[in-house]
Amino acid sequence: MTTSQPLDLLPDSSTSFLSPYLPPSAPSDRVFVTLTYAASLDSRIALGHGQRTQLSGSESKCMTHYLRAHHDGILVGVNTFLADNPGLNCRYNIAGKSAVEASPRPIIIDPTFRCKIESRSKSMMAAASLEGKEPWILVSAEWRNSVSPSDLVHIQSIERMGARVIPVVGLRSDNRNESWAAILKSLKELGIHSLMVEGGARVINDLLCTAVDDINGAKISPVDVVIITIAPVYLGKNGVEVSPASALDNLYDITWDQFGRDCIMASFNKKLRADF
Ligand SMILES: NC(=O)C1=CN([C@@H]2O[C@H](COP(=O)(O)OP(=O)(O)OC[C@H]3O[C@@H](n4cnc5c(N)ncnc54)[C@H](O)[C@@H]3O)[C@@H](O)[C@H]2O)C=CC1
Ligand SMILES: Nc1nc(O)c(N)c(N[C@@H]2O[C@H](COP(=O)(O)O)[C@@H](O)[C@H]2O)n1
Repeated sequence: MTTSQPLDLLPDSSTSFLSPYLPPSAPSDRVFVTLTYAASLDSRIALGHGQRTQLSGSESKCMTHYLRAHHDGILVGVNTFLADNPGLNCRYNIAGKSAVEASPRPIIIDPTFRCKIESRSKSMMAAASLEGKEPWILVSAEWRNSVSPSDLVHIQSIERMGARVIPVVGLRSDNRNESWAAILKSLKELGIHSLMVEGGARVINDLLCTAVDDINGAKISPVDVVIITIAPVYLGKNGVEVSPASALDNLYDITWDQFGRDCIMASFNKKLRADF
């Protein structure tokens, strides 16, 4: 069982800085997506593939957990799950809410169930000790339809502990637009109205260049808000790089603030994309 200490509270100046960028309290027809991660000065998010790397200082870590408390779901790719064994819960104390209530639903994109999540995974332990919610693993419907007997036993065992393995029609590694449309549609149907996407690099780079259809059929970016922690370190050329496939100039209402030694950039993302 985990017994993690709650994090320090943010000063009012920091919560005021963040408040314009928080998801709206009333759900809309789409999932509100916040893309947030910590990067080095050379735009790396980890020292190397498979290496958990602490970039955020204590103040910006509090900020991340404060953001987690304001979202229904928190999403990572399976490589991040495998590299970091993350808790994906909220350790920021929100008045009047238990740790489970404050925590977002951990969501792992994992088309072929590589994560092999089990009771000792940190996110499962957090849920078992009432410090977080049980994770959902999004797998491709094709994989789920032809699941092996041993994987089926594995799925049944983690589902007995409250986790869910959710087949998503259209979840595929080779078409980001189709994949993200399918992911967000499924999550909306499952009651996730606001989603915080933390990474890793594949997820971030993809999402920045993804377009989905809005209700009128126009191509829009699924990302509403981008919040980036910039840590004053270089991770070097072997680091895992965030750099989308093409140049983007779509951020607006940009604000910067300093949290401890780190800088935080918060901004909105233009929804309408003519260039996809
Ligand atoms: N500094 C930070 O804020 C963060 C750092 N990280 C780091 O990032 C690294 C992992 O990044 P990556 O290797 O790029 O992997 P990733 O975590 O982005 O996972 C990629 C995998 O997820 C699945 N996937 C992702 N998007 C998909 C889609 N649209 N459709 C179908 N499948 C999809 C695929 O299986 C793919 O191989 C780790 O070292 C981790 O520590 C991760 C999150 C935040
Ligand atoms: N905001 C931020 N700063 C860093 O320095 C990081 N390495 C990350 N990583 C993300 O946080 C997850 C770990 O979460 P837990 O503390 O275990 O709950 C990790 O998987 C990345 O998504 N983020």
